[in-house]
Amino acid sequence: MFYFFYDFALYLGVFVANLVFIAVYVVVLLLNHRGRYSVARNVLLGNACSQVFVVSYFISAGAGVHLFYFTLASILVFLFQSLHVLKYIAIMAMFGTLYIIVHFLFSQSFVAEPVPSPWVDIMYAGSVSGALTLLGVFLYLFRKQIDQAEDELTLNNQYLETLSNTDPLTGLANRRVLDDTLAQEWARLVRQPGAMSVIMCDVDHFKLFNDRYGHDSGDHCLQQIATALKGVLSRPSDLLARYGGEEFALVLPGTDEAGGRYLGEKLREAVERLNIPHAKSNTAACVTVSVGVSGLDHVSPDVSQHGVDRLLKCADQALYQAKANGRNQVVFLPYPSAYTRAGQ
Ligand SMILES: Nc1nc2c(ncn2[C@@H]2O[C@H](COP(=O)(O)OP(=O)(O)OP(=O)(O)O)[C@@H](O)[C@H]2O)c(=O)[nH]1
Repeated sequence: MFYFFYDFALYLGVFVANLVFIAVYVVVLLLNHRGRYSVARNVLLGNACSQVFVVSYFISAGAGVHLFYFTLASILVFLFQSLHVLKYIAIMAMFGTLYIIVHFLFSQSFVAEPVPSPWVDIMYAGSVSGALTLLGVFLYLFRKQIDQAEDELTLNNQYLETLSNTDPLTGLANRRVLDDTLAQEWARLVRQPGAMSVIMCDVDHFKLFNDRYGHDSGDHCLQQIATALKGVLSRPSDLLARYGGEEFALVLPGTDEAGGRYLGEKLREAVERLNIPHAKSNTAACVTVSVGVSGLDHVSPDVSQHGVDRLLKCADQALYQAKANGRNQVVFLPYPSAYTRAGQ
């Protein structure tokens, strides 16, 4: 605008040069629009570098146009994020060198179309503001990109963690989580003595169910049972996991023997209430589960050294007895009395 109103004939050179550079920016936009991103960014950088150089040649470094080299450095960070550190340093050094060359080469007395004071000072102020604003915008966009990448990474990690902890068929926790939870709860109880129960739950005659109704119906049946078992639990600290094929396990911190028995019966009833027909079962007309419960009211120091595996084994033995006794029932076996406070 200055060239146009001040003395258009005098500044024709810089005016035409700027027009050419603007035309190249339009080409950059077109290339970008056509998906030729790499060519577009190279042309953009080349054009911007040349424009700063040529404009400074016409109107002198006093106008501060070469300050835009610093802005170009920030654009470079934004556009070439996977640049090797040595290349990156080399290109930064190139911008620094260009700045120094322009600064010392194009003084007021050596340029083609010098701008008089105070206009050259006004232009300098404009260049400082423009360069700083653009620098800020690009650094902000870069920061935003990093934040976005971090958010995506966190989401992906959460997704992977959920995936590795979840049984895909039922959506329940898997055996890995069960083992970890058992170990954690046991360690906590050793520090802060209290009660704990473990329940094992196995679907009766499930092989016959699969044979009679097909594998898909078997899968659906397991999903329904998982939902029913989940519905019985109300404490956030309770954990229900799929232990194996048609076997489920529960860890119930803070639940004593009586509580374990009570919950075991609730679980059995919940599955029976589903009333899923099982024509091949000689236990009942519908799908049922056998339940083994074990627990202890107090984890004393002498108990703690025997570990939580013993508790799981006890619940498994109780389940075995429930099967042997005719299925569709709950059997309780206490943690071996010699190790509990009651047995001391
Ligand atoms: N549909 C389906 N079946 C499964 C899955 N996991 C295990 N099974 C089946 O569950 C059956 C378990 O059979 P068994 O261990 O003999 O036990 P059962 O037939 O339930 O007999 P009892 O436990 O003695 O009452 C096998 O046929 C497995 O193939 C699963 O994810 N989906």
